[in-house]
Amino acid sequence: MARFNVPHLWNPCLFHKVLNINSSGNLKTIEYLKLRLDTLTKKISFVFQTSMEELSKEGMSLDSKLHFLVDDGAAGSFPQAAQQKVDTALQRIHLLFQDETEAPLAELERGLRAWTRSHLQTEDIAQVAALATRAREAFSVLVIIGVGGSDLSARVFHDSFNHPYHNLLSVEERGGAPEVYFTGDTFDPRKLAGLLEMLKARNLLDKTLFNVISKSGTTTETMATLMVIRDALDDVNWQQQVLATTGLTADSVLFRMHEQSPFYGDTLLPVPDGVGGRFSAFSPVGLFFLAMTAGKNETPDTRIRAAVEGVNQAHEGFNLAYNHRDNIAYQLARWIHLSEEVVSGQQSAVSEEAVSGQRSTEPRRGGMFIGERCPEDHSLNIVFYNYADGSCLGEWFVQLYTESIQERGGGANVINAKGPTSNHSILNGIIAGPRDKAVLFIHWEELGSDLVLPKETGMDSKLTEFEGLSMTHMQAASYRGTALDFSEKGIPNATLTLPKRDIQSVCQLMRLLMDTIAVKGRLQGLHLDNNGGSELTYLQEGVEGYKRNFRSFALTPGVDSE
Ligand SMILES: O=P(O)(O)OC[C@H]1O[C@](O)(CO)[C@@H](O)[C@@H]1O
Repeated sequence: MARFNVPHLWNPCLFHKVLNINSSGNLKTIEYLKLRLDTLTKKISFVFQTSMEELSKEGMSLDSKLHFLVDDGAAGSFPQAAQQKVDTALQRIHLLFQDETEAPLAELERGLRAWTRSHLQTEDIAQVAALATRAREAFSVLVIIGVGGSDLSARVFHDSFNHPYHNLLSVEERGGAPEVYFTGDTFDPRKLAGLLEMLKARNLLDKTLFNVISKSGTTTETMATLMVIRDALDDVNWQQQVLATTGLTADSVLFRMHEQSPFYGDTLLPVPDGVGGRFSAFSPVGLFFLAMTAGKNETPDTRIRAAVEGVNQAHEGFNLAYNHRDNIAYQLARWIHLSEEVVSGQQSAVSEEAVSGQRSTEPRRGGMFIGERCPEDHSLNIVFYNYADGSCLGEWFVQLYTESIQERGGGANVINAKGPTSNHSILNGIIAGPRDKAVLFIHWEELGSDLVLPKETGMDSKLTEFEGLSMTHMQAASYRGTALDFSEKGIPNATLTLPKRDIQSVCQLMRLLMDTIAVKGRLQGLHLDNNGGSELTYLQEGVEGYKRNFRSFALTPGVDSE
């Protein structure tokens, strides 16, 4: 049974229309009205309980769009001059991205933007589907070895689409999918030792496929793990249990190993040229995992098609006019950029006043403008508040944002929060701590199969009030209550609302967030003054120092005892 959420009453965009309030208007009123209507909606939602089949028979469907709604009433509307400046920049940026639509792939590869075409690489996609279909027959367990962009998208897919207790189900219940484990993101031996011990004890080691993923093919956490696994396999044919996904260049150790003695299926899956790790979800990096773990009533093909469809939707949205309401990437980048403006402006004004002991008569300073850097300003913290349980999406976004946008001493920090879990930890700091945060809620209208709080429990009346309500409804109420509280307390917040937690919506969201990063990077001028080098958005030079120091410490005897 699907719960029909009465989209007309719940859909914030329609509320906008109905009440004819423009986007800079005060949305508190709307939130209050929405809350009042909650009770009504609860009742109606039960009246409308029906099956998906019935819905489609009647030609009715849920509003399947991804929406973006900003509540900027609390922060005060953004300064007009700043808005105009950002809009002019967005218009220019849009023209640059539009030019790219006709460009040959090689040009996108050079600009490290080939990820925008991952969903169109039919050869890669066919190779992934064929290999996954074969490997599902041959192996009972899949272990992903990788870190950062090389494992986070698979972790998101696992959390979002596979059964929460996937590994405990029988192979039939999993629809033929293998058990799944992740490793290679740390030197901490505990979990890797435990994994190998468990696979050996259950006689599964020989039936395990290890998908080692590394674009560079040199990342030490990943490669050290592979060395330990090679040793555990203890077989001359160990490479037939390893599938490598890597850049097709001799710089990659994995590429060189494959040249000498081929990995599983005589195949090397590519991390394609011009696709950085954190942008690789829809290349073979993420798609192979998605296909391998296709569950009941799914196949590798149907899963990949759903992902491609979602990415395509985002891709089309990105090509709309920059100020079109369905071009969410531009709106989101605009909101983040203007929120930085408000936070850095407020903070610097406060500190100037504190130093002089007098109220400043100077107009408040602007924060980061296009291509400028204000190192003394406090920067914004974006709280990525995902209202879905157990999803790695926040971790994925943290890497995507901070490796791309925190450059030249600027760029917002991202805090990963989970609703409602973080309501009982991080939330207090958002309300009562420094006013340096803007909250981006990810709200899901349908979470999947639902549970209803039982009736006639005979429990305390504080609890019986909730009897008969669904958990999805409670989750939505928690999100709405939190968002309203933030608005009332002046915490800037915005919401991305997804119709469903399914492959299409999640992949659409992920691609939309990648596009947001692309726009935000250009708003910060990360494509300018690079001395002919690549756009900083797609580099992460910051991590190189760690790697160098790690190597010399690791190779220095006795360092542990110093
Ligand atoms: O895929 P690789 O080359 O192993 O890199 C893993 C991760 O390490 C980084 O290069 C640095 O953190 C990330 O950008 C990347 O996703």
